[in-house]
Amino acid sequence: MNKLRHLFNTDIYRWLTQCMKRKWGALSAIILLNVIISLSGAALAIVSKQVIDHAVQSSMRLSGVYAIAFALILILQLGLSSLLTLRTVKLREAVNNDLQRSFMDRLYRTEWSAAGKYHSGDLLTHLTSDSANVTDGLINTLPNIVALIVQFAAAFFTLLYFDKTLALFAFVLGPVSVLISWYIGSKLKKMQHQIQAAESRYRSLLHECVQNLLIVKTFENEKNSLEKVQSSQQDRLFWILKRTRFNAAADLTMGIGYRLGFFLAFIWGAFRISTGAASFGMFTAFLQLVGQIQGPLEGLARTFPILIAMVTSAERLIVFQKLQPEAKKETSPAVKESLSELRMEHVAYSYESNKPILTDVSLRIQPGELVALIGTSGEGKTTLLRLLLALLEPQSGNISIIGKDREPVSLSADTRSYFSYVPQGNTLFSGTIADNLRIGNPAATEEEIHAAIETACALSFIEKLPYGIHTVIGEHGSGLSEGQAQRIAIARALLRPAPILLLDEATSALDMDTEWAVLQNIRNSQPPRTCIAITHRLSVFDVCDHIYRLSGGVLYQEETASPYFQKL
Ligand SMILES: Nc1ncnc2c1ncn2[C@@H]1O[C@H](COP(=O)(O)OP(=O)(O)OP(=O)(O)O)[C@@H](O)[C@H]1O
Repeated sequence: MNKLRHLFNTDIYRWLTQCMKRKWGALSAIILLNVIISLSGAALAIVSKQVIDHAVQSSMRLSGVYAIAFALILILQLGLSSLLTLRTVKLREAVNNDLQRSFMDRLYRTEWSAAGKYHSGDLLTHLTSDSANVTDGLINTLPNIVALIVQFAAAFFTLLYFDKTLALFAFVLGPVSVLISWYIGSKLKKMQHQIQAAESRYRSLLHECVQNLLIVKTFENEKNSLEKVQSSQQDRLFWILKRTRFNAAADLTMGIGYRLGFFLAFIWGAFRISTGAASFGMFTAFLQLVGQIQGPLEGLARTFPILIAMVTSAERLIVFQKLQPEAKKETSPAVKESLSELRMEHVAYSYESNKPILTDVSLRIQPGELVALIGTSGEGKTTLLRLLLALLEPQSGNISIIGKDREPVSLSADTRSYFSYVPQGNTLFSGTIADNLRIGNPAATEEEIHAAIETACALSFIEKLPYGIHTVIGEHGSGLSEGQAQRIAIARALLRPAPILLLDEATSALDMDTEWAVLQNIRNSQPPRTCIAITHRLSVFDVCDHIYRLSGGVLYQEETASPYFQKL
C-alpha cells in the first residue's frame, strides 16, 4: 500500500502537470501523431490481407488498388514519423529549458545557506540529468504510452474480428504484462534513487578535479585523483549494472513469454489455413496483428524504467524546490537615497548550534565612513559581512539601515541593493573585462567605467592590455595577475550604485602603496561611500576612520595607540 502511495504521490503529478503548463496543445499534437501512426499499423494489416487474398483469387486489379493503398499508408507513416520527430525535439527542448531556467531561478531565490549545503556537482546533476529524465518521461514516454494503448486496442479489435480465440488470449496477456511491469517498476524505483545519488557523487568529484587542476598537478596528486575517479566510477557502475541486470532479466522473462505467444499464434494460424478456416491473406494480417499486440505490451514494459526515472528525478527536483526561499520584505526606495546609519545591535550567529561564531556584535557606522575590520583568522569577519548581505540571518539581535527619517529598516534580501561586495578569492567570469565590470551596473556609461577603474587603480594596467577593457579573460580571471583581478573586482563593485561597500580582504594581493591608494580613492570618491574593509595590513589603518577588532565573537573598537597594535 505504501509502495502504491509512493508511486501515486499526487505532489509529483501536480508538479509534473505544472511543468507542462501552456504546453498541453503541443503535447496533444504529438499524442495525436502517435495515435495516427499506431492506427495506421492496423490499417496496414487489413490492407495487406486484401492485397494477398485478391492476388490469390487472381483479382489483380483489386489487389493493385489495395497495393497502392498499402504504399500510401507506408508513405503516410514515414511523413508523420518525421513530423513527430521534429515536434518532439522542439517540445522536449522547450520543456527542458523551462525546467532548467526554473531550477536556476529557484537556486537564486533560495536561502544562500540552504543552497550552499548542496555540492555544485550535485546541483549540476539536478540541472542536467534530473531535468533530462523528467523531460524524457513527459515528452517521449507519455505520448508513447497513449500510442501503445491505442495500437494495442486497434490490433485487439481487428484481431477480435478475424479470430476471437486469439483476441481473448491477447486480452489476458495484457493485464498480466501490466502487473509484471508494475512489480518491476516498484523495484526499479529504489535502484534509480541510488543511481542518481551515485551520479551526483561522481559529477561532484569530476567537477572538483577539473576546478582544482592546478593543485592536482602541483601536488603531483594525479595518481590519487585518478584512483578516486575510478572508485567513484565503480560505485556508479555497480548501481547501473544492477539496474541493467534487473532490466535484462525482466526483459528476458517477458521476451520468452511474448515469443512463445507468437510461436503459438503462428502454429494456430497455420492450423487454421490447413483446415480452410483462414485465407493466406488473413494469415499474414493475423501475424502482423499478433506482433502489433505484443509490440505495445513489450513497449509498455520498456517505458516503465523511463517513467520510474522520471518520477525519481521529479522527487529530487521537488525536494530542492521545497527549500526555504529568501524572505523578501518591501522597503521604501527613498531610504536608499537617505541613508544615515548602519546599525548592528547585540547580534549573535552560529552555523552550528553548539559552535557560536558571533556572540554579541554591536556596531554603528555613519555614511561615508571607512571602517577597517580586523581579527585573527576564523573569528567570523566574513560571517559578519554575510549577515550584512542578508545571506545569513542573525539568531538574535538586529541589523538595520537607518534612513534620514530615522526609521530603521531591518536587513533582508531587499536591502542587498544597499551593498556592493568584493568577496575573497577570484570571482571573475570568463568574457571581457567590460562584461565583468557591467555585472556591477549593466547600464554603466563609458565615463562611469573609466572612473571606477581609475578609483580601483586598474587603469594603468588595463590601458596596456591589447584591447583595453575589451580584452577577453579566461575562467576566474585567468590571464590576469591576482592583484589585477582584485582591482577589476573592486571596480565592478564600485560601479554598482550602492551606498555601502564591503571589501573582504579585497586588496590582499596588492602591494602596500597600491592598497593604500585604492582605499584613499574610495574614501575620496563622490558621492561618498560607506566602506567596511576586512584587512590584515597595518599600513592601511591611517586611511580608516575607525578600526574594529573581532575577538571571541565580540566586536571591539581599537585605537592605533592601543596595546593590541603595540604588540603587532
Ligand atoms: N558555511 C559554513 N558552515 C559552517 N561553519 C562555517 C561556515 N562558514 C564559516 N564557518 C566557520 O565559521 C567560522 C568563522 O568563519 P569566517 O569565514 O567568518 O572567518 P574569518 O574571520 O573571515 O576568517 P578568515 O580571516 O580566515 O577569512 C570559522 O570557524 C569557520 O569554520
